[in-house]
Amino acid sequence: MRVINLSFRYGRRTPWVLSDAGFVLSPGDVTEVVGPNGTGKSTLLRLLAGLLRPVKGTIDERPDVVGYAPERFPAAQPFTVAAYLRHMAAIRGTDPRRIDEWSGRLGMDQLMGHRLPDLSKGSAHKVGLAQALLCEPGLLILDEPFAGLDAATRAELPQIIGEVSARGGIVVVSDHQGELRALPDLRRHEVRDGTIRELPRNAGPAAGMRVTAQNGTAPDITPQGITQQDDSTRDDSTRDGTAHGIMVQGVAVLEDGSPAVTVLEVAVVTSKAEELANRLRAEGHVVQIAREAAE
Ligand SMILES: Nc1ncnc2c1ncn2[C@@H]1O[C@H](COP(=O)(O)OP(=O)(O)OP(=O)(O)O)[C@@H](O)[C@H]1O
Repeated sequence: MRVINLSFRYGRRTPWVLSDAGFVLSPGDVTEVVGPNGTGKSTLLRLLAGLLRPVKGTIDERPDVVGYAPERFPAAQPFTVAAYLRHMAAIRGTDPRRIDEWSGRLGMDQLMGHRLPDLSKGSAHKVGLAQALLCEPGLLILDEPFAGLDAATRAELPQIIGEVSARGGIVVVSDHQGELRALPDLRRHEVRDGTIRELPRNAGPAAGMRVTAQNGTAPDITPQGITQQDDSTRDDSTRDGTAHGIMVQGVAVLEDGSPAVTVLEVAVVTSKAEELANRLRAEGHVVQIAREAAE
């Protein structure tokens, strides 16, 4: 599937969400779409699914059968779970016996007689997953699929995604919680400032020296001041092209609510550590060379 010069905005007078973005996904690829809140991850997923049409550019060679599970399943529909899934199976031309298979696998058997509007958020989310998986998708798109899921289904989902990939399906997942990081060959695409770029596959920091940089002159960072813990790592590149890993350890927030201090832990190859530390100091950051990682 080829995304070519993709640009999108919701209205003529609204800002571009995506601008001239492009990438290619091959059969069997699983990619995690990452990026800051509100940058356009869900928009990209809806474009890939064909639910939104690009304003400019094209998405070529989209697999014929697309399964899409939205971040929030629209539960305000006058059906029971069973009737809804039978209806979806009929629309997609899927053998209705597959409903029982997915109901069992996603732990939904006891929900089948319930009305959609009566479901809890987590249960409604499972119905959204089931309808996306029913049709054996060649392209499976999951928007925050782990949110609100019970532990058993959370554990099952990477396996399900692996199976779709193993039979040649493309899987695109936005996942704040990083639950797929253990999947081998997981690709990662970052949506940021209207562009999409692929992050290096091997997101773990390389052996070398760690540098902790603290930006700004805000008051002390206390544990209470840290409002957001995000242990996700991402690879980045220094301006000279040396790969290093960055871990956001916490964002302290001032009394007026504005994020003022970000603590980053950066892993760089040992030979580049001093140079990077000096450059960050020159830019006004507080830098501490913390420790050498094990080789
Ligand atoms: N239906 C819509 N109409 C107009 N603007 C929208 C619509 N949906 C999203 N937007 C805007 O498009 C931008 C991208 O939103 P989107 O939901 O795609 O981001 P996101 O990265 O998925 O966010 P989050 O991480 O919070 O889920 C935001 O500025 C949002 O306000």
